Amino acid sequence: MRTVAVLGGGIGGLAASYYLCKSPQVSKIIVLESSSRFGGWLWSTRRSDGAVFEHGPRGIRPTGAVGRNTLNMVDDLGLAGEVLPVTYSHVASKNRYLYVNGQLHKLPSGLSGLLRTVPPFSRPLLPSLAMEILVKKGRGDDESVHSFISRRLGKELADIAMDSLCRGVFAGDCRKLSVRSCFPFLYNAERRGGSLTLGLLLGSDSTSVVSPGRLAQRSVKESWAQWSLSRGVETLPETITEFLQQSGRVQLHREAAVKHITPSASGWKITMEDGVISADHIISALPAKVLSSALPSSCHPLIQELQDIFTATVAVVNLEYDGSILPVTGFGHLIPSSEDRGLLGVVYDSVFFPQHNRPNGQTTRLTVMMGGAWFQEVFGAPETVTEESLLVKATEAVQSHLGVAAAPTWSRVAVHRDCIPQYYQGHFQRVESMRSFIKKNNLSLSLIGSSYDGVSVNDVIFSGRTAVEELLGSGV
Ligand SMILES: Cc1cc2nc3c(=O)[nH]c(=O)nc-3n(C[C@H](O)[C@H](O)[C@H](O)COP(=O)(O)OP(=O)(O)OC[C@H]3O[C@@H](n4cnc5c(N)ncnc54)[C@H](O)[C@@H]3O)c2cc1C
Ligand SMILES: C=CC1=C(C)c2cc3[nH]c(cc4nc(cc5[nH]c(cc1n2)c(C)c5CCC(=O)O)C(CCC(=O)O)=C4C)c(C)c3C=C
Repeated sequence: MRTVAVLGGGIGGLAASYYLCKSPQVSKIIVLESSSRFGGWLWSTRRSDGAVFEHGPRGIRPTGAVGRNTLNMVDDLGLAGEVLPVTYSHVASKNRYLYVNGQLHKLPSGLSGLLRTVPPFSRPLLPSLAMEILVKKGRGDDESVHSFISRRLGKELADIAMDSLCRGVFAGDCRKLSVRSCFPFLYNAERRGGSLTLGLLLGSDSTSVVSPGRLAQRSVKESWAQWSLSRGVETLPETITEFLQQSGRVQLHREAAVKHITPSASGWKITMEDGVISADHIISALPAKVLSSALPSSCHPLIQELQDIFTATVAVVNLEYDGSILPVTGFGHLIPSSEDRGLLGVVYDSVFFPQHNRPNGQTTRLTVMMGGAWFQEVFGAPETVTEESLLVKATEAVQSHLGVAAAPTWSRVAVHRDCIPQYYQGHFQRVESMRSFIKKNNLSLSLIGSSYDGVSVNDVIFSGRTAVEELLGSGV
């Protein structure tokens, strides 16, 4: 393989380039990124006084093959000393809240919490979990998250808990999202054990083995629930970029928006605003719709499938307050769509990563997330919404949900357009059909990134690794 073009310089494209760089089989790697920076949604503001604010992801899980894989990469890049772990015993891991009926409710934990009736739920959760074993296995090959949870655990858990969880991971509507694609461990547990309880007890049948390196072993020994980096999550794409620059085999292009890609006798011709390049293989880490509009009409069924992967827009409002102003401590609170369609939830950043607070004086950092699948309905077209109106809505939410009357001393509003793909029912079939079209037509093209096989940072990095292994026919 001579030249591989990686389209999109988010964490997916950078991770793929990192794995390509590990192999001597590729002589040239060209990364094309449309914006002026690499990293995509991994975006941190480092203020001059030392405070760090995340505008995208803030917590990465260390668990599972994909979690271990990311930690191995972090260790290899020399970032182990910058990792900020949050353990399972930390208050941010133990205390999770929902805002329902105008009140904050701590989610029940431990056996006693499951035995009692804990609001906002009208019944103890343990009997629902126990009865779940008796519920018949679903027959279809996919189902909405809401229908799956209603069927197995009851409508109340689907309406409140799962609705909120889907808003806090996909900024999406659990009535449309696919259980098979969004929560594969739940879908597989039912398939394997006939019930979630038995299936989860039987464990995963995953054949994907990633051996834990030193950092991943440390994460198990110290019981990490999630982690970040001392200079913010954006340190990860920055460090991969430095690694790629030092390799001498990677050309990194910023402000290089891909306009068209056309198959040619030797591979691909890639057209940008101000130039054309050739490559033997393309790894696309572009959002699905962007790739769709760059493909030639000869790729018709693929163009349509890519076009049909919807995305949601999220408004992210970072707030800083003087003093310790929270009435509760925990990871934050999520808000079900029945309570407020526009407000997704509030993250209590200063609880789990106090290291990101400014060093002098006590402060509280919060992030209010809004919109998602309900953005257009509640706020109108993203380009018409003003930052002031979003800031007002966010500070009002902090005031009414958390009783904080003070005004924030610092704030930052960002509207992340089309930032999170929505895996609707049937997503797995769409992805299978796209990949079989590519194979049947001998297109030298790999699809990676959040549009296809998982939206977490870990999933996206792993998708880059898998594509490189498939391309080179070997482990990396
Ligand atoms: C608000 C928010 C909070 C999140 N929180 C978490 C979290 O806590 N934990 C977690 O694990 N995950 C979280 N995620 C999810 C995760 O951050 C993303 O799914 C992941 O970063 C997506 O990476 P990607 O490389 O696939 O896509 P992107 O980051 O979208 O990268 C695609 C890149 O392609 C570029 N591009 C677009 N068009 C073109 C073009 N024509 N030519 C060239 N380049 C182009 C873009 O500029 C971008 O850099 C969060 C996401 C958001 C938005
Ligand atoms: C755009 C999508 C996301 C929104 C909106 C969002 C809001 C949100 N998140 C938390 C708290 C946490 N989220 C965590 C993980 C996580 N969040 C998203 C995306 C959005 N979050 C993703 C894709 C992930 C990764 C999930 C995975 O499978 O790894 C975490 C860390 C992990 C954990 O402990 O669950 C926290 C904490 C809140 C409170 C919130 C409010 C709207």
